[in-house]
Amino acid sequence: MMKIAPSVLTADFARLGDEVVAAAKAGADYMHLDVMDGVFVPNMSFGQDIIKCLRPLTDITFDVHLMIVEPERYIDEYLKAGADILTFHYESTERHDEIIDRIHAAGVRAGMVIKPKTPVSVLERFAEKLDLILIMSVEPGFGGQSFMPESLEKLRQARALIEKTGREIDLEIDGGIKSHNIGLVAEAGANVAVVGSAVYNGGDYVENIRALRAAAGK
Ligand SMILES: O=C(CO)[C@H](O)[C@H](O)COP(=O)(O)O
Repeated sequence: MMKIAPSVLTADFARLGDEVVAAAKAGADYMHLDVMDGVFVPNMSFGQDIIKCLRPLTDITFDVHLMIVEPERYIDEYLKAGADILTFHYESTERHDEIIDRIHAAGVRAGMVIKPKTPVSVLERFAEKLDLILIMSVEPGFGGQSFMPESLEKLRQARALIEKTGREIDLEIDGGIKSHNIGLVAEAGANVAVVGSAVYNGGDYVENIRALRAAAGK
């Protein structure tokens, strides 16, 4: 069953709490919270204090995606703020093992994400310890971009890597996911789809999520 993780990046930030609760009530599996620092990516969003305020509003799994430099400086803040899954970029640090271990020591699931130009092979050394692998299918920074079709081969490679470990690791895809391509990413091995515009940009959230699941075909 494909999990749907709405990205709040395209939600109405003036009503952020309501938007998160609405997506959770509409049947979302995870809430994807995009943290951007204006340095690792050319955009800024929000930080740990906003996540801390959102946390009491819903029990939904908070899937926090850090797009920040030196995540090792801030992960304790995000763990305290209520992340259930904390994902950092392979490209953003040299201290991968230490970060994964610190996330696990807090009882939180650890994820690693790669940008479109980073090969899946960099994940091989960490797969045994990861709970989630995130493949970016757009350059990180902005919602509303077009899906990069070369991500499908990366999903297939990442799925093969996950199978080799014999462990249950979420394989998440993020960027440009809509009803017309969610079936393709499901076929290529993704089991979690991050969806911004196709959930939040118009229409009814229940219907948007239902349509995405139906189009995923599993
Ligand atoms: O991480 C992101 C961008 O860095 C967003 O989560 C992603 O782009 C989702 O938005 P959309 O579905 O509109 O592409």
